[in-house]
Amino acid sequence: MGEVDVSFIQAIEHRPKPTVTEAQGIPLIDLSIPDTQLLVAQIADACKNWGFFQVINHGVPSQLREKVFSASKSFFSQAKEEKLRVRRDERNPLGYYDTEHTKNVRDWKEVFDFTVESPMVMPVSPDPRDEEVKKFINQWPRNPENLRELCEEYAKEVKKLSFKLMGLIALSLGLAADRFDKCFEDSTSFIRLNYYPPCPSPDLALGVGRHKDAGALTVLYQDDVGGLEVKPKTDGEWIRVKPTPNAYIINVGDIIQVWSNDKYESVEHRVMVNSKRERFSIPFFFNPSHSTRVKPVVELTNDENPANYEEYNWGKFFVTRKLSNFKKLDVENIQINHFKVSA
Ligand SMILES: O=C(O)CCC(=O)C(=O)O
Ligand SMILES: [Fe+2]
Repeated sequence: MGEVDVSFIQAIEHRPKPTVTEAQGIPLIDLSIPDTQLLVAQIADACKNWGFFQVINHGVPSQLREKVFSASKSFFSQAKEEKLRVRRDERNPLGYYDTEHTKNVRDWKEVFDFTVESPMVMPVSPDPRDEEVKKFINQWPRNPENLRELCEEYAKEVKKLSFKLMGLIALSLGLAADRFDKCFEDSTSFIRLNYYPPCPSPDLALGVGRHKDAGALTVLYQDDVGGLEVKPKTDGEWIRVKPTPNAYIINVGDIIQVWSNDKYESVEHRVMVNSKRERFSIPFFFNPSHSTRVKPVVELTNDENPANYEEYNWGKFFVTRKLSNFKKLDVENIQINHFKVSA
C-alpha cells in the first residue's frame, strides 16, 4: 500500500489522538491459580467492569505461537500476486484480502482468515427465508509450506483455552460451567492473521476502525509493537493496551452481552497504525454454530429483569456482517442493538 487513499481516511471525530494514553489497571488473570472460586471472582470482576482482560499461564505453548507469527510474517512478505492466489471473494469468505472495511472506512491492513472447523457450515445468504447452508473450506497458500500445519495445531490449542474461558465466564454468571458448550459444537470460529503495514499517515487512517466483536469471545495475541486501543465503559477515552509478553487479551463479544442480558458488555476497540513498524496480531474469534439462536439465557431473566434482546439467529447475523465488511455499503451494518427490546 502506498500513499493513503481517500477510502482509508477516518472522519475527524474517529481519527486517532496524537498522544497515547496507556491503559492502567487492566485485569491480568493467572489461569493457573488452583482456587477456582477466586479465579471465577476475578473473571466476573473483569467482565463486569472492563469487558476485557489479559490472561497468563493459559496453556497455549509460546513456541508454537511464535512459529505461527513467523509463518504469518513470511506469508505477508510475499508478492501481492502470490497472496492473491488465496484471496477471499464473495463465494468463499476464507483466505487473504486487503480491502476490509469497518463501518464503511477501509482498514489499513491485510488479513488471512481460516476456520477452526473445516469444513465450516454457514448459511449462504443473509435472507431469513433462504435455508440453504454451505460447507466452506480453508484455502492454504503454497508458501510458507508449514503454514497450514502450524495454524491447525495452533487452532486446537486456542480452542481449548476458549472453552476453558467460556466455562469460567458461565460460572461467573452463576451458571454451570458447560452451559454454553453445546453451542460451540460445529462452531463457526475462525482465526485471522492480521498484518498492519507501516502507514504514511497514521493520523488519518486506522488499522481497524472502532468496532465490537460480534461473536462470543475473542482470544487475541498482539506482537510487541502495540496499537490496540479500547474504550472501557467506565471511561469515555480511548486507552492503549500495552503488549504484555506471553499474555492473551480476552474480549467479551456481543453474544456474551446478549446471553448475560447486558450484565457483561462487549467493548469497543480499534487499532492504530504507525509510520515505522509493521505490526502483526492473531485474534481467535470463538463463535457458536450457525444454527445457534442467540437470546438472554432464561436463568438470568425474570419478571423484574426481563430479556433486553429479541432472539436472533447467529448464522444469519454473521453472514450479513461478513458481506458488509467485504465491501463499502451505504447503510450501517447489522448490530445487536437492532434486536434490543425497546423500553
Ligand atoms: O489487531 C488487533 O490488535 C485487534 C484486531 C481486532 O480487533 C479484530 O480483528 O477484530
Ligand atoms: Fe476486534
